[in-house]
Amino acid sequence: MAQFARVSRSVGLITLQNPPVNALSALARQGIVDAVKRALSDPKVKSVVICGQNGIFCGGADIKEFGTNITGPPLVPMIHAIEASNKPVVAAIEGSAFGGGLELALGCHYRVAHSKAKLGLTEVTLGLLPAAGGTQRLPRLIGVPAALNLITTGRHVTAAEALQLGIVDQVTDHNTVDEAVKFALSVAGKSLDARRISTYPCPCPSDVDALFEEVMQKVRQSARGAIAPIACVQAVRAAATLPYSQGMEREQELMATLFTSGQARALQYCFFAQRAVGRWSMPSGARWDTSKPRSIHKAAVIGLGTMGRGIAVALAQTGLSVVAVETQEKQFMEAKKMVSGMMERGAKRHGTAPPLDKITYSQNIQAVADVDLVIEAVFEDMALKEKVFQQLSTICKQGTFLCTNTSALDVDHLASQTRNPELVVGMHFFAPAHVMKLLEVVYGPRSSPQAVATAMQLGKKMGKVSVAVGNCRGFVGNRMLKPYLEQALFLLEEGATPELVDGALEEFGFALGVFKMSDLSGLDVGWKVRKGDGLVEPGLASGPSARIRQGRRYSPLGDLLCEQGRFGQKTGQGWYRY
Ligand SMILES: CC/C=C/CC(=O)SCCNC(=O)CCNC(=O)[C@H](O)C(C)(C)COP(=O)(O)OP(=O)(O)OC[C@H]1O[C@@H](n2cnc3c(N)ncnc32)[C@H](O)[C@@H]1OP(=O)(O)O
Repeated sequence: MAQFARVSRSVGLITLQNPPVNALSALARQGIVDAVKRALSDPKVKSVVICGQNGIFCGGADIKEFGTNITGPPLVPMIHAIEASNKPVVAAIEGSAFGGGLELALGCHYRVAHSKAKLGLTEVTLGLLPAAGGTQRLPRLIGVPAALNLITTGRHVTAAEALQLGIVDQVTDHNTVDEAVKFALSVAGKSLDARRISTYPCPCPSDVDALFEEVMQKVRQSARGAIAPIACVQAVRAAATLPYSQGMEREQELMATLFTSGQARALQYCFFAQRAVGRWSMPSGARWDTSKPRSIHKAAVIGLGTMGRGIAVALAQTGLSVVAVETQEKQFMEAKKMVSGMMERGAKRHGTAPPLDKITYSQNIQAVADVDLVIEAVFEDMALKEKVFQQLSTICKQGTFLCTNTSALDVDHLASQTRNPELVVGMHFFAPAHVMKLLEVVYGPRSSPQAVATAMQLGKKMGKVSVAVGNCRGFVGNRMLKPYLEQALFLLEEGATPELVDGALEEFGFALGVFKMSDLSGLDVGWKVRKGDGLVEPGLASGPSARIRQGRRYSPLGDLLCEQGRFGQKTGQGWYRY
């Protein structure tokens, strides 16, 4: 799992070979240990390069091993042995160096990265902390504030940022391994005293207590119930206040608590589940690996309400040309302003230019004639959507995919309104559509595998986790949401307030409480669905008998709000006042 070769006469080249991401499995670790021993004992080898095969350095520890009886050499002594080596070791970083992969690179004496490489201590996203010395070495290398930022968020940094922070020594546009070999030749025989990060003092601000108190408060606020980010801060604090060996002990202690936690298990389940949904299939036998998507360059959004605006922003941020159509004058003017504002705020956060020129606005549906894909996001009303699909079917060029953002209506019925039902699928986003990562791709019996593959690929390009689901009322997401919303309403009837319920959910870890989320999505959408289901009847809005409908407990509170025109944020009032 790690190959050894001598190149350029005196450089020992160790290549990690564990596809697809060169994860540090037991066999890979054993391979590295053996190859390092070989390099160090070969008198012809004066310096060493460690790289990964197939353009990726290392995706970190093998997550599949977690929760099993882990065998093979442990990571920490393996990395220590590399750092302690008396021959210079250079990491050649292509593709990704994440988690244990970056910790391995930090144990090397030098790091050369390709300009397109991404680096990160991503463990926190799996409910863990960088426990192969990452919490002790990174602050010693780049300082406490920058290390805290990277370790508590798990964010990926580009090679350019890594160079600026001091994580890597050189960035190249050329062949990374060749450059690293040249680098290794140039440092052979040089003293390594100043290159072992574990021996560095940790650069510390004068008031360590105040710094960590402030950071801990911030992390508690943003991490919302997650234990790993807190443990990350505690581990970095150990780096700042204790000698390296004691810091390592603290790192191991904290990791031991996280490693078996329910949060870590859940986040790791989530990691694999998000990848598993990419391997979709349909009852017809069509599959992700046999269905070819078509490239989408220009897309349209019909209807610029809450959802349509978010979808337009998400498409433009992906780099697509977008035609945004809204026929109602007032909504059109308002939407243009809102969409620009959303893009400007997003660009400011990412330090980029807002892609304002990617969107053209129109009040005429004819403007979508030449697009490759349309996402309909008009109000949740079947008659209205039928009309839009009939129009789209005649206006759009041959082969345009017609997608609906409906959250509950029959996608197959909408397909039947068009000349080419095989081009119709649901693309159901969740509010706010430019932020939320979940996307349901809804196929009906007539949707073509290519339409599904194209929507799935477009979703991935937009940074979404796309899930292919069958066509049924509420699909999967809203079927899961229904009992959650119901129970929240019952809590109100039993004496809680919306603030209390939302507060408990947010404390638990939800980004938004259920009532804030409902106000954001718009209360009228659910009202319309409940009316369609025969649950909302005039004269039934109050009194005890009103609380049993269709044989089940029912709360009419949401209906009462809607009767007063309180549809949520968009009307200035919903569960809350805005
Ligand atoms: C002692 C404990 C120490 C822990 C320290 C750690 O190192 S924890 C692990 C830290 N590593 C990460 O967080 C990286 C996770 N991986 C990724 O972010 C991405 O996979 C990638 C490396 C950026 C590659 O992305 P890409 O989009 O190219 O591919 P996929 O994400 O689809 O992955 C391809 C398959 O590889 C599997 N896989 C990825 N990383 C790991 C891993 N670290 N261990 C095991 N398997 C991994 C992934 O599951 C995919 O396979 P599927 O069969 O499709 O699931």
